[in-house]
Amino acid sequence: MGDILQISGLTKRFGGLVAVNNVSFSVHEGEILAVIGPNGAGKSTLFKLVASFLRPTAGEVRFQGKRISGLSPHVVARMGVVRTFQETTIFKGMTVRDNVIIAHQLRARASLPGFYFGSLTAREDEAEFGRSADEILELLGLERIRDEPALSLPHGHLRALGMAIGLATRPKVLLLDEPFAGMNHDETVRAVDMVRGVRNRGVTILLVEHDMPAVMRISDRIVVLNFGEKIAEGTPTEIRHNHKVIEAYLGIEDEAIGF
Ligand SMILES: Nc1ncnc2c1ncn2[C@@H]1O[C@H](COP(=O)(O)OP(=O)(O)OP(=O)(O)O)[C@@H](O)[C@H]1O
Repeated sequence: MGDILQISGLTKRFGGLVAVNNVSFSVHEGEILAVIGPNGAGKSTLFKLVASFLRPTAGEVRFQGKRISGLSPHVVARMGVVRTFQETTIFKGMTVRDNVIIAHQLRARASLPGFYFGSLTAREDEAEFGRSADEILELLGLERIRDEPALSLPHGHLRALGMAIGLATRPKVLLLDEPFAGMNHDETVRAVDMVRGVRNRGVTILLVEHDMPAVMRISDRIVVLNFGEKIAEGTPTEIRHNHKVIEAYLGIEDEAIGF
């Protein structure tokens, strides 16, 4: 399979601090790739650079061969590289289903006023969005709570709704920022299945995560950062036995790492 994202020489400085230092790797179409590393290694910064929430100091990100670094995040999202939405972008007063329907606007043909004032295109869009929303809710196991207000959802469901909102925009690459954080074992198992289900629909997944057992189970490949630099790249088995990686995590409790 080809490369959907190419990250080349990516560097980000904050004053004197180099948060991401000359990092290069590719993401293959259809894979689940995790970026891991100890606290402060530069994972979040790398993510923001890929989604174009930050401009690199040097280097670039290419999506399907086109440079996306320097474009605004909403343009990059429209092209198909979408970061999962934080809980704050969920409309708490609206139902789960309506939140997903509204998220379809990002790729709507009709203008937003048209959507509300009932043009033909908008009505067609609205019907299609409803069908698509139901399909996404089913994929993520949220169909039973589709008419509940987002306000009343527990943490795990809110996270799944964030993913549903991301999916509504028909991404080609979905960037998941710590998708398993704060979840118990059963919730993590369900969320891992959910992410696999999304990938099986043809969406490439790039994720940042601290939960090592989950990362080891879900990833096709892993990129490891330490002090802003890429120190390893490979399959979960290769990463588990990589000396540089073991050294980088030295001193951290074994259970926390999960190797
Ligand atoms: N906007 C910013 N201004 C200045 N320094 C920053 C900024 N964002 C991040 N940093 C610094 O860059 C380094 C990398 O941070 P980053 O958040 O990318 O690491 P991380 O691997 O995601 O960490 P964690 O696992 O703790 O979330 C850290 O030293 C951090 O303090």
